[in-house]
Amino acid sequence: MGPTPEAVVVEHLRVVRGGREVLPDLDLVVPAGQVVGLLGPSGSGKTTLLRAVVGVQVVASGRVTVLGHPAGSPPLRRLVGYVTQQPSVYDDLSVTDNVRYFADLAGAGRDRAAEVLEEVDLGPVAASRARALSGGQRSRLSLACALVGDPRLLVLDEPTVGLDPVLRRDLWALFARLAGEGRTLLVSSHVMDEATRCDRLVLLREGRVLADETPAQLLARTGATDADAAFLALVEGAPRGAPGTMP
Ligand SMILES: Nc1ncnc2c1ncn2[C@@H]1O[C@H](COP(=O)(O)OP(=O)(O)OP(=O)(O)O)[C@@H](O)[C@H]1O
Repeated sequence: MGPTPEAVVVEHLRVVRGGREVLPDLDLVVPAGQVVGLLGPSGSGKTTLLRAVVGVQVVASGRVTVLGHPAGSPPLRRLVGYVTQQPSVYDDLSVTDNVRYFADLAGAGRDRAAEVLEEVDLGPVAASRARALSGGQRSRLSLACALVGDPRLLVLDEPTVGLDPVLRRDLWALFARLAGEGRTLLVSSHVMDEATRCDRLVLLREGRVLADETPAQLLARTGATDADAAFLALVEGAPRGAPGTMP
């Protein structure tokens, strides 16, 4: 089967966690080969949606299709890379050994480990222990571990958290480069200004999609000058809270 034009298709996804409907009825298409930002305040359901995409979330109903296969199904094991909010990097191993460990798990060769370290610019610190890395280097190491199996889709949960603006910019530039190789990146963040760095953005609020468009379209539609203001404009303009709205 050839590559599908959509990397991810979510249809009527409903997820209940701890007795709460976290995603009531979500539809979403993530086009292939793009960097798609998933933005929204804390608790809006970003992690839950990403978990459903990688197939580790129990869903109440609906369907998630990834690269033409049901989310979490065996053919996707090598095709999807996932970096969680608390990435697992082994502090007592060197940078190279961390990546080699994941290369072994993915059935990739040692050459691939070296290649991936170059790709994320960690070549110069390859021999350092992971515990000695800076926050930005650590993020790139987890990314390297996810990249080693050569996934078509990378799912990254708040990869820029705790990084300064320069490192965040560099990391988004790296995401763009990876997308340029034909990969799809689905990247969550609660920092709205990161919206402008992605090809497309999805704004989530209380488990619902408020916007799903390009950053330029979002700004044009809301008349806002930045993503923060656009988000507020959408929240205030939402029928739910708007005064005088007829049912
Ligand atoms: N293990 C769990 N059991 C019950 N409820 C949960 C669990 N994990 C998350 N939730 C609830 O699901 C909702 C969505 O959480 P989720 O982690 O998807 O949001 P998020 O947008 O990723 O937030 P954050 O940016 O803080 O990570 C929250 O209201 C949270 O309280």
